[in-house]
Amino acid sequence: MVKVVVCGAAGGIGQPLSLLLKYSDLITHLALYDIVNAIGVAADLSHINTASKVTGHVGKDMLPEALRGAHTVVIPAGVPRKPGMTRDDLFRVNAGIVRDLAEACAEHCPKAFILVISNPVNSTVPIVCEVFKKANVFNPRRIFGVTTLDVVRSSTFVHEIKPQFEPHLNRITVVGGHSGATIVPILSQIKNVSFTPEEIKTLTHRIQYGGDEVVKAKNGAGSATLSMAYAGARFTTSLLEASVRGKRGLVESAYVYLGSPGAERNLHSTGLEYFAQDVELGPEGVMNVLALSDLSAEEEALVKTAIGELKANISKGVKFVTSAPVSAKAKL
Ligand SMILES: NC(=O)C1=CN([C@@H]2O[C@H](COP(=O)(O)OP(=O)(O)OC[C@H]3O[C@@H](n4cnc5c(N)ncnc54)[C@H](O)[C@@H]3O)[C@@H](O)[C@H]2O)C=CC1
Ligand SMILES: O=C([O-])CC(=O)C(=O)O
Repeated sequence: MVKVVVCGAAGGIGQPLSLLLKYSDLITHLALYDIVNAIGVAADLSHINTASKVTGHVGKDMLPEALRGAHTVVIPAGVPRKPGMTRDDLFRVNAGIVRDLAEACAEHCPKAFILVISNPVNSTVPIVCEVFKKANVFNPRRIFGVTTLDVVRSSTFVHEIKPQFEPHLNRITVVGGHSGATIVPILSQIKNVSFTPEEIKTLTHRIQYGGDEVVKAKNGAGSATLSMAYAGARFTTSLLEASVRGKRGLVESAYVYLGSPGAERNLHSTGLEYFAQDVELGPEGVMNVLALSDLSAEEEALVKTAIGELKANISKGVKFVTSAPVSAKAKL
């Protein structure tokens, strides 16, 4: 029995993501949760003749039954950007949404893999981890910020200017975080492709601000949904292949908790507790965080800039949970 729950399943990402997950023969039960419309989306998907059962759950009262027995919970719940906004501008609304969902996960499915899509990922992942720490159920190997879209974009954009680069066969390492300057593509390590300094500059900027391209083109109607659904399904499938089927050698980038600064798993000595890096997936989630080495001087400088911004994003997420007044529920 492999139950995957999508929280925010009726949304722009949630619907196509749920559709793609309905194709997976690794999932036996797809539970769709949202504060609106999830029953209808589930009824619609349930007519597709693939193996999984689909159930819909709407509103807080139905959240426990949606989460109980979950193997994996994917969270694209929350508001998207409009033109002129940064991802950090979403914190005001999305931090509370993600915290509440994390509290429910910590209570009803503490051992599930948690895949956070809701922005700002740089802060929402620390929020989930702090909630799990508070509930004494924290396992850093099982909580991921989904940064796959940055990798997907990187390979598409590189292919556009270097057609010999096969986007389906080659993955590009992207490290740091998931917003603007915190997104650091490691283009120097792409094999058999060379770039001029100008190409590197243009590509790096396009990858860092790829999300803005979509926000601008959608002109007020939200941000990337379809490409994100593809990226989210790819990451979920890799994790299921590794954890359910025991497939070895699967590597994806993800924004993960690295442990206390200086700890053994903090391989790049960024001094940060969270950083997006290539991770090898295994039965327990993060099996290995792959070391970063031989960066170009330009990439080292980009990482340095990313660290400054990430520090602030991480501390904002951590404080949101640790400095919160005791909730009315907890006082009772
Ligand atoms: N990690 C990444 O690479 C990416 C992240 N995103 C982020 O994903 C999030 C969702 O984006 P869209 O799907 O376009 O937004 P959307 O507004 O279309 O959908 C969000 C869904 O979340 C639901 N929701 C709101 N509060 C909820 C709660 N408390 N519990 C459960 N569901 C709740 C809404 O009802 C809605 O159906 C945004 O924060 C966006 O910035 C978007 C693209 C890429
Ligand atoms: O740009 C946004 O707000 C949505 C997002 O995270 C992306 O497309 O990478």
